[in-house]
Amino acid sequence: MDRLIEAINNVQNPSVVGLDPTEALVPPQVVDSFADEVRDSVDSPEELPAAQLAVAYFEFNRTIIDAVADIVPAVKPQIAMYEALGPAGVDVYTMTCEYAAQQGLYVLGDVKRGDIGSTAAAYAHHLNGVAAAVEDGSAFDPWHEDAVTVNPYLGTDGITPFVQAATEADKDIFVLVRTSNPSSSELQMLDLADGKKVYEHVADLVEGWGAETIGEHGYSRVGAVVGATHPEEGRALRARMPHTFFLVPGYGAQGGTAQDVAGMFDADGSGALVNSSRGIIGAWKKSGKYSESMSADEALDLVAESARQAALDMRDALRIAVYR
Ligand SMILES: O=C(O)c1cc(=O)[nH]c(=O)n1[C@@H]1O[C@H](COP(=O)(O)O)[C@@H](O)[C@H]1O
Repeated sequence: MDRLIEAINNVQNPSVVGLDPTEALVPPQVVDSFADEVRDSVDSPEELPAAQLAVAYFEFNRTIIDAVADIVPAVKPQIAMYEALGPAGVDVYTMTCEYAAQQGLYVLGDVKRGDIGSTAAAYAHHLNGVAAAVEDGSAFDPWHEDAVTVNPYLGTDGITPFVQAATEADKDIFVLVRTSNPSSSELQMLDLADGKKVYEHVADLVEGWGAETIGEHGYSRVGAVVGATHPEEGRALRARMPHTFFLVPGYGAQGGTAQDVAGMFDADGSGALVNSSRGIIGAWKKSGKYSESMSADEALDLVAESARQAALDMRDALRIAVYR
């Protein structure tokens, strides 16, 4: 987590831009502008819509990355949005991760994996790459992620392979603890016989899973996902998990505010990274400046300008709430 913390400190901004493109979030003229280019590259006409959207997603992402790379420390591409397009989408996921890393950003791959130990070890290659493929023993890293999100429902043997891979590759994981969604309470708020809630028990496990990997800044490689929509539990978790860095999604589109997340930071204003996806990448739609008559380039300029402004507004709101 040291690299992430240093990246946050460099820009004085504890926020991450979520790269979660959907068809509705990309201006239609941008998608249309790739029709001819893609038509020649697909094997059958049925592949055309997915292939065209995939290319448009990459152009959209690159525009946003270029617009925010100097003001945010990190991006979080959500793999579901790319998998929805099939292999062409997955390619664009990896290209997006690679491009963001080349721009100096910490890349948090939101892949939410979790399985039995042997399968978790295979998923963990997201972090430590494919060592055997390269003769000199160095790993081939096709994913270009600095961290991934992990689901803890399978318990310790589903997590250990990720911690090992993260340690080997000097990377991190973020484990779901108290998620932002409305139904999360169905499981996470249940009472256990010892008086703890389920999410508190998971929190204690996460603090334990990271105990051997604490870095120079006092945080381990094993972070926790804590929703911005749960300010009180987030504040209590901050005290309960002194060595665990938080990824805090749910800001903006899900209703979380800078005030809501303030308690999830430590006394030094560190310890958390707040995500906004739709609030930033969809800001162009709310700008009041979009028109269907714009060219693809004009629409992308608006995407860039609006995303940058939304990221600056989020940064400034967090600075006021957190770095008091
Ligand atoms: O792990 C996550 O990032 C995550 C956990 C959680 O509890 N809630 C949550 O919204 N997320 C992700 O964070 C992003 C939130 O997107 P917006 O609501 O558009 O800002 C999506 O990629 C979600 O999958």
